Order: sequence, then C-alpha cells, then structure tokens
Amino acid sequence: MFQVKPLSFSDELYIQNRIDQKTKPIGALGKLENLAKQLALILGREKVNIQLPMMLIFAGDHGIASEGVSIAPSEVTAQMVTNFLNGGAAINCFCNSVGMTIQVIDCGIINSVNDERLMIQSLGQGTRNFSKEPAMSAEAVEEGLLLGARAARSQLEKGCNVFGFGEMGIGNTSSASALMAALLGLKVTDCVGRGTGIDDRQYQKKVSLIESALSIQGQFLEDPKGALAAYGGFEIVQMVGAMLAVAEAGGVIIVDGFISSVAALFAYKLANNTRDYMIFGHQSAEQGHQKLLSYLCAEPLLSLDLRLGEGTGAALALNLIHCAAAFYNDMASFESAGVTAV
Ligand SMILES: O=C(O)c1ccc[n+]([C@@H]2O[C@H](COP(=O)([O-])O)[C@@H](O)[C@H]2O)c1
Ligand SMILES: Cc1cc2nc[nH]c2cc1C
Repeated sequence: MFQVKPLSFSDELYIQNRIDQKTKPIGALGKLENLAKQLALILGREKVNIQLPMMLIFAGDHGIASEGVSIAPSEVTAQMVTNFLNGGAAINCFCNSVGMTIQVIDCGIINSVNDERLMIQSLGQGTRNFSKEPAMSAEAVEEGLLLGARAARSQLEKGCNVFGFGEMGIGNTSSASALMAALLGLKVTDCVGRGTGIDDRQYQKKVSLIESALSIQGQFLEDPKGALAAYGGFEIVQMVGAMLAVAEAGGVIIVDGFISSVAALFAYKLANNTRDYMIFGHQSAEQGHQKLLSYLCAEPLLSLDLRLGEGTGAALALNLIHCAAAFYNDMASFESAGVTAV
C-alpha cells in the first residue's frame, strides 16, 4: 500500500566527508553529526532545506478509559483539542518558539469539537473497550491508515518536508502498551507505565486489564494490522498512515514520546524503510519507552523526563534539527576559512 524507498547510502561518504571538512575536530559535534548526516541523506546532500515544519496532532478517544486507567476522564481529550486550537497548551508554546505550525486532527474523539481549524477525520466516537472486545474493525484500520496518509499529504502538497507527530487521547498509553506487548511478544509489565500519573492501585488495574485483554485477543507477532484492530487507537492508526505517507514522499518524521513511538513501530513493521526517515525527539519518562527505543535502535535527541505527549518532545527536538542543518549548510570548511588545524 505504501512504497517507501530506502535512503541512498551511496551519498553517505560524500556527506561524511563534507562534515569532516568543517572547521572542527573530527566528530566534535557528536550526535549532531549523525543527525546532520541523516538530514542530508533525506533532504539533499548539497543543502538541507527544512521547509514549513509542521506538527500534526492526532486526537482520539479510547473505550478502555471507562475502566479508570487514567487520571482524567475522556472528556479531557476534546477539552485539550479546544485548548490546542486556542493556542493555550504546552505544544502551542513550544511550536510558537521553534516556528512550527500545528494541525490538529480529530481521528475519533467522543465529544465533537465544532471549529473549522480542526481537521475532521473521525473513525467514530472513541474506540471500543479493548479489554472486552476488539477496539475497531479491520475496515477501520484500513480507512484510518488512508485518512492519516491524507492528512500528511495535504501538508506535503504545500511543501512541508519535516513533520512532528504528536497525539492527544485519554487512555492512549493503555492502548499503546497493549499494542507494543502484542506486536513484540513482551511481558505486559515491560510495556505499561503510569501515563498521566496514575497511582499504584490504578497501575495494578491497568496491568491486569491489559494482561486479560492479551489473553482474550492474543498476540499479533506477524500481524500489525490485526494488532491495531484489537487494541486500537483511532489516533494511533492515523499516525501510522501519516508516517508512512511522509516517508514515502521523502520527508522527515520527528517522533515524540511513547505513543508516537508505538505508531513509529507499526509504520516500521508495515514498511521497514520508514525507519530511515525517523528522528526520535526525546525519551519519555513513560515506562516502556526505553525498551521500545532499543528495539528500534533509536537514540533519542533529548532526555528531559517529559511525559506529556502532544508532540512536545518532537517540537523541542526541532531546535537541534535546525542547528544540525545550519552547521551542515553554512559552517566553513578548513579550506574556505583558511584554518590549518588538520
Ligand atoms: O508521549 C508520551 O510519552 C506520554 C506519556 C504519558 C502520557 N501522555 C499523554 O497522556 C495521555 C495518555 O495518558 P493516559 O494516562 O490517559 O493513558 C495522552 O493524551 C498522551 O498524550 C503521553
Ligand atoms: C491535562 C492533560 C493534558 C494532556 N496533554 C496530553 N495529554 C494530556 C492529558 C491531560 C490530563
């Protein structure tokens, strides 16, 4: 369904050579050098041109939230969507300071928000409770992948080539944990954390609900779409489709925290080459994220103990991405600057 080309590593030597000729000791810009290399491989070896960076925030509600697995009720999803549209959330502040535009997408929230700035791509009023039944149908998964791709493509057509992937959905750490455990065959306790900050009693309940869901619906080691239908997340499915579309178009994917990384895992499983286009913004405090990042061989740029989602860690990482592009594009070489250190 999605054709994602592998990056052409024939350019790698050229790019590395160009980085090594910059006026600095070899390797002295550390991980920023790897970042610059990846950006040049994706966006062009002569000039890394970051255009119209965009934060996509995918919002959806979860049937599992009715079990009390979050500090907040489902109504908060729609309330926060309104907050995003009005510019009052953390992600608005971060995007404003790094020059990123926000597009919020209703992928299936319970309480509809009537605002023309919201992109409506609703797959329903929240998923079903996955501890009792499949979160969504196989058709909804297919439709969600296409709708997510459509949201990304509408921005790609305007020239955007760098995308942050944020989300909002009360209960979505439960969904993301179940998806991770089911796809990777991991113990539930390795994948479940405290999400918005639940107490010990709620945490135990969350673990046992997900364990029982897995024993009813099973693992999906070779079947990412089956896992998505079982444990769902309308916003997670649409994020997967959007990531695939961005990679297919040769754009940059900035992954945010735990939920965004689970979407990245599914995009990778559906088209392995998508991984080449991903930059991991930060390591979330959510238990399970570290293991997931290791599985994806990902080194996040930041580690600030964030556990908010919304795209906040991805927006913060855009600063570093801009700096990596700037040094790759503009820093003098030993020859051009007449520096004879090597
Ligand atoms: O991205 C993360 O790492 C992250 C970690 C913990 C919580 N969140 C956010 O909190 C919400 C999900 O938490 P919960 O407890 O309702 O499952 C959802 O709106 C996410 O954006 C996000
Ligand atoms: C207030 C609040 C803001 C959020 N932003 C992302 N997830 C969230 C969850 C809550 C509860």
